Amino acid sequence: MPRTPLIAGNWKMNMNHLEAIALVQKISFALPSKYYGKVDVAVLPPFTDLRSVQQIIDSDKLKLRYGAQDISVHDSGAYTGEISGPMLAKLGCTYAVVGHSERRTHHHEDDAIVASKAKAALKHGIIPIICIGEGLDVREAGEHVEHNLGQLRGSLEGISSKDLPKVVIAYEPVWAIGTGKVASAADAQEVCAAIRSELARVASPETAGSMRILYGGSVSAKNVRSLIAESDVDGALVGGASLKSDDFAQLCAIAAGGPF
Ligand SMILES: O=C(CO)COP(=O)(O)O
Repeated sequence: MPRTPLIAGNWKMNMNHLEAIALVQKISFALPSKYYGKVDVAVLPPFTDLRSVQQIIDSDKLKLRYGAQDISVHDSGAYTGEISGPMLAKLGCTYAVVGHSERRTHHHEDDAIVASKAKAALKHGIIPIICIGEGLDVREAGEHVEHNLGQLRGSLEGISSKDLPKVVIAYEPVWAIGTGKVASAADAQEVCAAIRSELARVASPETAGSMRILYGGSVSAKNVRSLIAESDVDGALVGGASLKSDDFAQLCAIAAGGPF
C-alpha cells in the first residue's frame, strides 16, 4: 500500500477563532478538491479555534482534517488548564501533536510524558503526531541518528503493536524550526530512513512500511518537492508557511504530485 502524504499545518499560538475561520476558508478556496485523496491535509489550530474550525469544515463540507497541538494525559478531573482526549474527540479532531520540541523545551515534557500523551490520543481514536528531533549541538556532534532513535523508542513506550500503525512520526530538527534553515533532503531522508528501520525492528517491516514519517522545519512551497521525493519522507509538519493560505495550498498541491 503506498503511503498517502500528509501535510499538517501547525499554527502554533497564532490566529484567534475569527482569523481561523478566514484562514480555513482561504485554504479551501486556494486548494482545489482534486488534490485531496492524493494528499491528506490537516490544520492544527490553537484549542480556542477548534470549535469554529469544526463548524466551518462541517458546514462547507470541506475535506480538510484538523487536530490539536497537545492533549492531556488525563481524561477528566482537577487538571486546571488541560484539554482532554474525550474533549478533542467530541470536537472531531483527527490528530493531536505530541512532544513538539517547543513543548519539550518550554514545558519540560520528556519522552515518558510524550508516550503517555500519545496513548491518551489513541485511546480516544485520535492519531498522535509524535515529534522528535535533535538540537544543533547534537547534530554537530554527529549524534543525531542515535539521539532521534532514543527519543523515538522513549516516545513509543507502551504503545501496543495494534495501535502503532495509526501513529504518525514527525522528524523536526530543532535547528531547522522557524529559522529558515531547512534540512537538506538527504539529511531528512537519513533520519526518516533510520526511524523506519527502527520501527521495523520494534514492530514489523509491514507496520513500518505502512506508517507515515513527516519532516518538519522551515518547510515551504520552495523546498517541499525535494523533501517528499525522498523515499522515507511521507509529508511535512509545517509551521510558518501554514499561516499563509496561498503558500500552504501550493505546498499541498506539490505534495499531491501537482500542480496539475
Ligand atoms: O515546528 C514546526 C512545525 O511543527 C516547523 O515550524 P516552521 O515551519 O515555522 O519552521
